[in-house]
Amino acid sequence: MDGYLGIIVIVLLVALLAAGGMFLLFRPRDRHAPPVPPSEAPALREEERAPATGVVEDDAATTTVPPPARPVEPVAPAVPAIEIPPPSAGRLVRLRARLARSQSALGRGLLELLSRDRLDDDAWDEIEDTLITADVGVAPARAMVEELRTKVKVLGSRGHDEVRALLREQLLIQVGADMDRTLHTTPHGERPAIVLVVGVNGTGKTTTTGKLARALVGDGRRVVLGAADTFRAAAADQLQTWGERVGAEVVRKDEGADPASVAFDAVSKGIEDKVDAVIIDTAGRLHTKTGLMDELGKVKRVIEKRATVDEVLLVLDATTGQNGMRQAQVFAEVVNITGIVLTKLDGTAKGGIVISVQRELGVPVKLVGLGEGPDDLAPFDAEAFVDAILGD
Ligand SMILES: Nc1nc2c(ncn2[C@@H]2O[C@H](COP(=O)(O)OP(=O)(O)OP(=O)(O)O)[C@@H](O)[C@H]2O)c(=O)[nH]1
Repeated sequence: MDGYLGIIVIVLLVALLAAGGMFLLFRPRDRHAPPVPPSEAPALREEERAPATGVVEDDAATTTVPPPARPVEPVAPAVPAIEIPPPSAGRLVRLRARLARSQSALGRGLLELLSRDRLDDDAWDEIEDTLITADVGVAPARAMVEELRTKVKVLGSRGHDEVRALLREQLLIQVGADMDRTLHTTPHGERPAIVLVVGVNGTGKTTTTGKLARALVGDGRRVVLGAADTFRAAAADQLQTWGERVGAEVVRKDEGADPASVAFDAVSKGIEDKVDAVIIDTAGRLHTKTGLMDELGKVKRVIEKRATVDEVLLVLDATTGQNGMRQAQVFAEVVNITGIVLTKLDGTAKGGIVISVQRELGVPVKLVGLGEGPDDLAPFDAEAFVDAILGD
């Protein structure tokens, strides 16, 4: 009996142990146990170390998940940087080398002729021809030769220095060292100064208007530009670019618009904004004198309803010589020119045009263009000009 009982107890114990084992094996999962990390987790960490540029490597170990998105910032439209041009003072001295390059042949030729041992009639004729070839004009060339002949007679010696001093003196007389070349660009109280730029297209009129605006801005002035050359849309675009570069407002209208209305609006804008000067570029491509007279006359009359025109600058291309002079005379008959801008003086040896144009038109050269660079416009200075011709 005891034997049977022992066997039953053992069987029961084994059964209990087996049931416990089964329970441990198949019990329900604990909901609070930490989750098993998903198999992708290590790869994601790899991604996090990847460069933010999102460059995807070929290596199979590197997944191609795009870089984390960055907040989108609004893109501001590109605003051109405003330039601060150099002041206008002393520019001709800065540009003297350029002037000397184009004009020194004239000075050298004259100095050589005047230093000859024998100054006979032929030599004086040659001197006169040299002056005429340099566009000095026949009458001024003759006057100069007469003066030089008289002066040479009383000159003790004709060494380089004496001859140079004599020639310098005569050239300064002809160029007009004492002429008033003031550019009237200072405002009248709260009213801006008004500058009208006239001349044949292609002479450098629009370029000069832009360069002048830069020079004035360089001198600390505020400027409004008027694109009254409405014949060519490109002229207004060109002016706009000049204005934008120095922060000057440009008043313009569509191609073919009435130039007088553009001029009027530009002047009104200048008054409203209390700027120092308004510079107006006008059209020059007019076939008849009557047409030119009508248009420029109207522009001027309309401006004068709001302000006074302080300067009428005639732009003349120095390389066109006598032909340019004839065109200049037409403008002079139509409007009251107060100053001449001689452009492209860097491209011609005929600097004598300064003398002839002033004589023909009776107005001073106030500005000279000496290159295509934005700051290659300089106030004219007779002494610097003559010294550039004669060299050191
Ligand atoms: N070398 C040199 N070139 C100049 C000078 N002034 C102007 N130019 C050039 O002359 C060309 C004509 O200039 P513009 O200003 O377009 O002439 P424009 O008279 O206004 O002619 P439109 O624009 O048709 O009205 C341009 O290529 C200028 O860069 C100068 O002093 N020297």
